[in-house]
Amino acid sequence: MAPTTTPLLSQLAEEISRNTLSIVEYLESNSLPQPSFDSDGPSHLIPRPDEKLAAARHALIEATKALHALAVGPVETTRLFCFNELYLVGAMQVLCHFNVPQQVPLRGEISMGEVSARTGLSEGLLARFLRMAAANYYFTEPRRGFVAHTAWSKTLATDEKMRACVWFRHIEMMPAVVKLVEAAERSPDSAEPQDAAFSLAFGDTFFDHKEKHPGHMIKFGLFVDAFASGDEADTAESIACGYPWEELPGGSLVVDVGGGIGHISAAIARKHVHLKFQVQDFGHLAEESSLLLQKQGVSDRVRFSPHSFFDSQPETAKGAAVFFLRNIMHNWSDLYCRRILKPIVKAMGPNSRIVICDIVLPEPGTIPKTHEARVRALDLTMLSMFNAKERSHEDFQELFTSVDPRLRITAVVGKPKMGTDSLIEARLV
Ligand SMILES: C[S@@+](CC[C@H](N)C(=O)[O-])C[C@H]1O[C@@H](n2cnc3c(N)ncnc32)[C@H](O)[C@@H]1O
Repeated sequence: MAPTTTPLLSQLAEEISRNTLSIVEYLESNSLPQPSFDSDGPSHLIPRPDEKLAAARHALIEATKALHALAVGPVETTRLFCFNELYLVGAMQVLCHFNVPQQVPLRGEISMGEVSARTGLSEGLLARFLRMAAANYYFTEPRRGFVAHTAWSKTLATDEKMRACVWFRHIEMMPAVVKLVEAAERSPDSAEPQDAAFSLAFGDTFFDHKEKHPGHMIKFGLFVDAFASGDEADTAESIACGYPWEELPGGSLVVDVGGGIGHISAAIARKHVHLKFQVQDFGHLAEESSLLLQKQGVSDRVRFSPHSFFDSQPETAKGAAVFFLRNIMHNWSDLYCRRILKPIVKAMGPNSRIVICDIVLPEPGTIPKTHEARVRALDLTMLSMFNAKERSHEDFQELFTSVDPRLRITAVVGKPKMGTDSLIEARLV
């Protein structure tokens, strides 16, 4: 008799049922609210889940994604490819542009006519965009012609960072994604940011475009903040705890290369009071950096130093214990990464190390699909924006070897201490 195997659909349904039960029981036993679409529903399924619960939630997401794909089927999936998502992005962009989320009361309902009058968006269009959003859990129409919040749309009403996420996908990335074919035809494998899809769409490289549109830079900053503080967070806190900073001798200098206004250095400095920091970035960030460092009470140990990372390291940074680069390498092709790393290697002393905070790409197909989709999307974001990329362990080692054959990866800190990003330590050995 042929062996009986449980159909995949049933296996997935069983997995969904088992993990759902664990989560429901946890919420009940901790008197936490059960998830709901209501406007007063919780904004996160489980606030700060422990490792076991996080695993149950991930398994649930993974199994529901697979079950959904099987239920829709191959032809139907392709026939309706991104049909919903495309117009959802459009609808959300219009609704956010006209400040619709902020006009809907956090509790109760309001007529669409009233929202139209307050926002200047025609009532007919408002209704069409709202109904598209409502079909995707953003807003609800409790009775015809009236609108109320769900827990989903409420995030847009109460948090400008959430609105910046909608703005970034639509205004910045959509035009760039449309140019990917042209970029692949015109200059495949180009290492130059000016050949990237973003530059083709906007006529300027990403950072040049930002400099000319300060308003976009502010929204981009809000988006980055929101993106970096999700469930897979690589917060300043996780970086401050993830690396053995405490093992560095007292008075050691950490150079935060391309460190922005120094928020990561400040977080590490607060936790590790025996360390000093030099934050290097463009001079126009000096004032904002000084305000932040004072506010955080670390300005005696964290100094901002205007410096381009393509230039030789200043004398004050030579022999530093750590050259730290967070989310720098993934913005640049190997050609430019070599130009960034060479002056650092020249400035390293016998005990110096480089610590990079970036994604380490997994081997294809070795992690759950939802995680893999996220890191592949990040990789393609880097391609679209800069002609840059995320790198695997092997890619990092090859890059280091091409800069100096002595530069070896000596440690990698990944999950569970870190989220999507890892800390990659390299030394001259
Ligand atoms: C993605 S942000 C990362 C900032 C910071 N490391 C963090 O993790 O928040 C990239 C940073 O590189 C800086 N940058 C770009 N080109 C640079 C250059 N040539 N020299 C120094 N910094 C540069 C930008 O100003 C920006 O602060």
